[in-house]
Amino acid sequence: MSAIEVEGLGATLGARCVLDDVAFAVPWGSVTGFLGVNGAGKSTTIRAMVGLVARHGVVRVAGADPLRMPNQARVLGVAFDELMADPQHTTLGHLQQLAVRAGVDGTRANAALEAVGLASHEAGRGRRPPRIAALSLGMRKRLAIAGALVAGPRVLVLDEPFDGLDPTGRRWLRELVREHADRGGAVLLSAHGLDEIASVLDDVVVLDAGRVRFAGTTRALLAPTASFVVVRSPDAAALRAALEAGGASVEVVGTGVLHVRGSTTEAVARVALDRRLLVVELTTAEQTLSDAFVAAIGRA
Ligand SMILES: Nc1ncnc2c1ncn2[C@@H]1O[C@H](COP(=O)(O)OP(=O)(O)OP(=O)(O)O)[C@@H](O)[C@H]1O
Repeated sequence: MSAIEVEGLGATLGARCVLDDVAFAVPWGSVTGFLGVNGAGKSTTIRAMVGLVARHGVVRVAGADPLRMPNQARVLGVAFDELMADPQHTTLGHLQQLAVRAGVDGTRANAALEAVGLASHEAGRGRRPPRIAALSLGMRKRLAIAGALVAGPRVLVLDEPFDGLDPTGRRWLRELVREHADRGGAVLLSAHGLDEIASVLDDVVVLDAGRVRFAGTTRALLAPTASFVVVRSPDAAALRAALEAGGASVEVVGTGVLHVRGSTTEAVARVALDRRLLVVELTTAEQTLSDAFVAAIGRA
């Protein structure tokens, strides 16, 4: 049994079919990236999972439909793309309310506030704690994450949690999701800054126009064109022709810079030597997650 299992998920908003036969799984111990261009349907999928959008199909989290869980927040913690909170509440008051609603001790709210780095913010403003209305974008994101954590669930679903976080916050969040999965939990994480999160992703689901284009390991997504040769030469046009004549696939990426697939640095060096073409840089590079994502959805 996976932590999250989605099968044949469909949703219609207005007259439009927004999700069509969406299927994927998030294994226990995995941080799974939920990737897609704007409007692909990531937020709708997450909302449909917990019943905020009407859906058909199967959703199981830790073996049960979230809609049938007596205390959903203890099993599945969700941080939506927008903070759903009363702007007049304090951060602590909001979390206490979520804790009580989930049937856990209200003191967990303090721990959750501490965990996301907002405790000093709550305490440090003198007599009157700040209202949610006064929080910055990054602080709202931190509070949404605290809301997901407050009842101690094993499964986290975070919708664009990096949005608005500062560089230290981004590093903190990468570590938080990695540690959560490494302790035996599971995380589904939507994000647009793909290369920044690539190192923490075990698995990837790529959604495009409401359909899953790829679901599998990050390694498998990156595999087809995993590494390539980068060569810089003032004789790039002649070198390109010689490499292509030898069967390599060559992409011109800038003045005098070629990306060569289907070859090696040594083979490229030999072609250049044979033709007496000058090479000023020769190295290999790994395909990035954003390159692989663009390839998976078939458009730039
Ligand atoms: N309330 C609504 N009524 C009608 N259509 C909607 C509604 N909410 C979203 N949509 C449409 O559903 C599609 C999927 O939107 P969704 O917000 O799920 O995409 P997303 O992948 O999360 O995008 P982003 O990366 O921009 O957050 C879009 O075409 C959007 O216009």
